[in-house]
Amino acid sequence: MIKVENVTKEFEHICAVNQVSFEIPDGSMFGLLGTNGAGKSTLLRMMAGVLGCDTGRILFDGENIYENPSCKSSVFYLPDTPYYFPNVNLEEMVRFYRRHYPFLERDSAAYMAKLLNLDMELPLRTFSKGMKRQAFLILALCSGTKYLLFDEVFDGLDPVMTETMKELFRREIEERKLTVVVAAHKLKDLEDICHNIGIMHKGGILKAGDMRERSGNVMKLQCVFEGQEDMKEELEKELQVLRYEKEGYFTTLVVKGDKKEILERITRRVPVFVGEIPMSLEEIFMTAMKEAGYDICKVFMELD
Ligand SMILES: Nc1ncnc2c1ncn2[C@@H]1O[C@H](COP(=O)(O)OP(=O)(O)OP(=O)(O)O)[C@@H](O)[C@H]1O
Repeated sequence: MIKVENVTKEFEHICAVNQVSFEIPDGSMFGLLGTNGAGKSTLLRMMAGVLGCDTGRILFDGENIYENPSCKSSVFYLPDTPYYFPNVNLEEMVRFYRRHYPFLERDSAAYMAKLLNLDMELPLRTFSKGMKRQAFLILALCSGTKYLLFDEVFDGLDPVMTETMKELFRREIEERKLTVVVAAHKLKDLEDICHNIGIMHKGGILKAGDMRERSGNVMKLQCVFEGQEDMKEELEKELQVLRYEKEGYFTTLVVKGDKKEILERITRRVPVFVGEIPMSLEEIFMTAMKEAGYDICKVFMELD
């Protein structure tokens, strides 16, 4: 289990991470989402033990990772743009990484490289962006560590490769209780694989929790009202409507508040149909940002 306890990090006058706490259970994937400059990479670097915390601590199975080599050997960290030596190939990278991760088996890496059509003898510098990402994901998956930390994971991969990698992660998560933390912007890629998410903004965590309960007190509804009337103004008077969209017969609503009360007020209008539908990760993120005062309308208002 990973425990992030009251962690803070300041750079000169910037508070990059501000009193952040959450837990990640074993055998799960945690998506660390957030706006640009929210503090995701800084937090991830602290989780990898590369950077010390100003306050708080980060524990992996009860051990503080900072300046703790034995704890670090159970964690594989992949930064946004991983470093590799100028003329090195995947074969040599495997040998290099084996110094830190003795369970990394050359044969498993070669098997995966063959599966993904990557030539282990060619210098990494000749690989495309997506091929480089594949090479580092092979190293990560074959490292045998219990924990993987990624600053962007599927970035640069084509849709087929993204699904292939997801499937490999799913298997490892299920079979050997691998725990993965991913800092990401592309929320769609994480939708069907993350168990828990944390949304960061300006150094703090706005939301953290289970994907199934992630929408909290926000509800997405699809309704059909008699006579196709536009209910926007009427509903906005009584409910905190965050999104209203009407397409043909269907009205889609994202509403904040007590779920029972929302349904009661909507059924008072005698809809032909009303049903709750799950919110996408993007909608949850946008809603959390709107509540935090960071939304597209405001950005444009500030520009005017
Ligand atoms: N080495 C550093 N020195 C000074 N400030 C830094 C340093 N590293 C990060 N920061 C600042 O800390 C804040 C958080 O940066 P961080 O890179 O963690 O954000 P992020 O969420 O990963 O952003 P992005 O999504 O844009 O990659 C930013 O304001 C950034 O300018």
